[in-house]
Order: sequence, then structure tokens, then C-alpha cells
Amino acid sequence: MSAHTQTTTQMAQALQKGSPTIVVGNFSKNYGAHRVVDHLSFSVQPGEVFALLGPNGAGKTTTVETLEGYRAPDEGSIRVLGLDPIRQAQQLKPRIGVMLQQDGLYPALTAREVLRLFAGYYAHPQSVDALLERVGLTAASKTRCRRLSGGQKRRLALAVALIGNPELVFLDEPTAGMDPQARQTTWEIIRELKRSGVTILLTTHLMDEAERLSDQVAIIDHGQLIALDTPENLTGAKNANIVRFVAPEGLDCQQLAALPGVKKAEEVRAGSYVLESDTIPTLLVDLTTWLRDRNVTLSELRVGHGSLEDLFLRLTGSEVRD
Ligand SMILES: Nc1ncnc2c1ncn2[C@@H]1O[C@H](COP(=O)(O)OP(=O)(O)OP(=O)(O)O)[C@@H](O)[C@H]1O
Repeated sequence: MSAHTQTTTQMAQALQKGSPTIVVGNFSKNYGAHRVVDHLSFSVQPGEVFALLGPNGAGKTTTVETLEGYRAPDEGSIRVLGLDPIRQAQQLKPRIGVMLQQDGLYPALTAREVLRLFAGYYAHPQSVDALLERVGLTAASKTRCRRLSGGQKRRLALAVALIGNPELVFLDEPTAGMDPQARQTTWEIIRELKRSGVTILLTTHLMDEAERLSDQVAIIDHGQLIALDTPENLTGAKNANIVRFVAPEGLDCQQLAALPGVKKAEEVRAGSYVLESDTIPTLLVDLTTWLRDRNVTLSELRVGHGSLEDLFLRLTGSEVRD
């Protein structure tokens, strides 16, 4: 099937399910001779949290900014809430919220003034004070933006994205630079938004964030879609096939790999071992017998599945990108 036929089929399938909130069909974008998004297709259903993951420079921000109407596609078609983000921007903008990566837009205004300013752009904004409270900025509401900490700036950017009661929110690395408390609060806000039916497209470099929050995860690399599924399906969460254990370093991994049903045995860090098998109960018996026979003291033993981070690194490699 050609890429075009495939995209047309995907778009037709998406439309049959009801109106998707976002439909990206065969979208490509070049900067000069450099193709940064390469025939990307996906759709986001109403009320879904959709995570876009990829190494630095993979094309995430370019994609998100095109969905927001700030960049024009070179090829393909984009529909957001059924609208063309550029030609129908006036209809679209009041219905979406955007959390930008750069936070320093109004250094001389206080947090409350920034929110009041943005509230003025919408017909039915949220209460500024309630939103400041929700994102934990009440005490800092009179602080000028340039004096806010990095995490506080991110929380203000989140509040700006939510002030207009949007149907769809774009969150670009929403918890980057936040401390664990602020991160938990932000995750709770995202879950509340989802419960109230808001659709969320998020980009993140935090795999646990994507795993906890999203209904669908798309991984892109070099502008191409390389994986798209639920976090459970991507990590095989329904099918635990990994045993991790901690014991003295230097155990013989060749012998461990030779235990019945073991597909892989590795000492991933000194004294930290990972075995992969589809027959976990049998493996546990054989492994503990093997350890007992060698008088090996076990300090931890866990059964689980691979993480999104494992999959991400396997698909995109471990080389650092520019
Ligand atoms: N305006 C521009 N002009 C030229 N090249 C650009 C422009 N914007 C982005 N790029 C390049 O396009 C590629 C994709 O960038 P993009 O910001 O979309 O990636 P990203 O996946 O969001 O990365 P990160 O995780 O680092 O934010 C990069 O190589 C980047 O340098």
C-alpha cells in the first residue's frame, strides 16, 4: 500500500470512529534542504491524552507548532477540531490552550497580571485566583515573572494554557524543571482535565510521565513515526516477562541464559541482573534453585515488564542527539 493510500485509509478510519480532535495525514516539513518531519500520520480522539515522544531534534515541536497554526505544512493535511489551523485560526484559537516551552514572555508583569491579560482574550475565562491556587502560585501571584523560579514559570505557563477553558490543550514538556511536588500537582491537573473531557497532546522527555498519563504514545525519530500504541501494549505490561534481581556482582550470565526458557540474561549494572522469559513461574523455581546451589545471597527479586524507556532506547538508539 502506498503511503498516500495508507494515510487516506487512516483518515477515513479515524473519521468513521466519530470526529477525531486531531488528524495528521502524511504531514511533511522541511527547513531548507533538511526534512524534519517526514510523512507523519496519526489521529487523536476526543478526551485522549496523546504523548509525542522522540529524541532531541526528532520533529516534535515542529509538529506541535504546526498543529497550533504557527507553521505551515509543506505536504499533507492537518485538521484540529475539524479546522485548518492556519486558514481557520480565528475559529480555532479560542478553543485551544497552548503551554509554550519558553516562559519569559512578560518579565515585568506579575503572575496575576499575566493571567489577567490572557483571560481578557477569551469569552469565558476561568477565575484567575482559582487557577493561581490550582497551580500552586497564590503565594507568588505578585512576583514579577523574571523573579519566578524555573518551576514556577512552568506552572504559570500551564495556567496560561488553561485560562480560556480550552477543549484541547498542547503541553510542550509540561514538567521540565519542576520539583517532584510540582510535578505531582501538574500530573493531577492533567488527570482532572482528562476526566472533564479535555483532549491533551503532550510532548515529554520523561518516559514515566508518558507511561502514567497517556492513552496513546507516538514515538517519532528523524521526523518519522516509529511506534504508536497504548503504553500497555508498547511495554507489554499485560504480560510480565522480565525478572530483575540484585545479588553479588559477577554471576555467570551464560549459565543464567542457559536456564530453561530464558531468552536473555544480562548484568545491567554491577550486581543488578535482568532475565527475560515467557515462562516466569518456571524460571523463578529454576533461578532460586540455581542461586541456592551456589550459595548466592539475594537482596532483591522482582517480576515485571519492560519500561517505555527500554523500548524508546531500543527504537531510537542510545547515541546523544544534537
Ligand atoms: N525555524 C527553524 N529553522 C531551521 N531549522 C529548524 C527550525 N526549527 C527547528 N529546526 C530544526 O528542525 C529539527 C527538528 O526540531 P524540533 O524542534 O521540531 O525537534 P524536537 O523533537 O522538538 O526537539 P527537542 O526535543 O530538542 O525539543 C531540528 O534539527 C531543529 O534544529
